[in-house]
Amino acid sequence: MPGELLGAHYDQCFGCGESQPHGLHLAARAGEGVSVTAEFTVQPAHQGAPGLAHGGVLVTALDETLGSLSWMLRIIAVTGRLESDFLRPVPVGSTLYLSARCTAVDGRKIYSSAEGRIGGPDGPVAVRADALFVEVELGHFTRNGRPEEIKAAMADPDQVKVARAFEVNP
Ligand SMILES: CCCCCCCC/C=C\CCCCCCCC(=O)SCCNC(=O)CCNC(=O)[C@H](O)C(C)(C)COP(=O)(O)OP(=O)(O)OC[C@H]1O[C@@H](n2cnc3c(N)ncnc32)[C@H](O)[C@@H]1OP(=O)(O)O
Repeated sequence: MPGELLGAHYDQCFGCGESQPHGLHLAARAGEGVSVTAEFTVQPAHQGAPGLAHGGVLVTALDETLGSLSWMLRIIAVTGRLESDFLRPVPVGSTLYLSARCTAVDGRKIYSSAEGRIGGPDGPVAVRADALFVEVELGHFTRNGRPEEIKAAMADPDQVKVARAFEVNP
């Protein structure tokens, strides 16, 4: 339902994982249709230039927000292409109000766009991105991931629950 928290897809994820001490701890919420929102407050550890957010960190926040659209589509997808625009500097301490929406689906290809506003959800756009995500099967991770983490994830009932949630056939 719109406003509902989507939850992390993996607790060690740099973008959304609750147990990842170095992560951005993004918590995405369902929006209307196939869209999501999230907030991210820039910390001193996220600086590039003095007092300003590193562009790569901002792209990570966009990538993660776009990635969480997969929950809404009930598929597993990874980023294939991500094109970003940096329109305004984002100071440390400011909150980025992120929103992402799916614009088209063509077979395994999912097209989506996202933006991050500062000063409030209706503030000026500071960053934006267009993405192509590609749907994959769970085997993408079990074949390519490091055995240690795969084994730990498969032994974790919460992670198995997450994996099953993506396998629901709408
Ligand atoms: C119990 C344990 C289980 C644990 C798991 C728990 C659940 C986890 C849930 C959710 C995880 C989500 C994680 C989100 C994190 C945030 C998002 C990220 O940062 S993801 C990381 C960065 N991305 C990558 O690492 C991708 C690396 N790339 C690849 O693996 C491949 O290149 C891949 C999968 C993207 C495509 O490879 P192909 O062999 O499967 O498919 P092909 O045929 O090449 O592409 C399919 C279609 O897409 C187009 N395409 C692919 N890449 C493109 C690109 N860069 N530009 C334009 N088109 C592209 C192709 O032209 C093709 O199109 P045509 O069907 O022919 O029309």
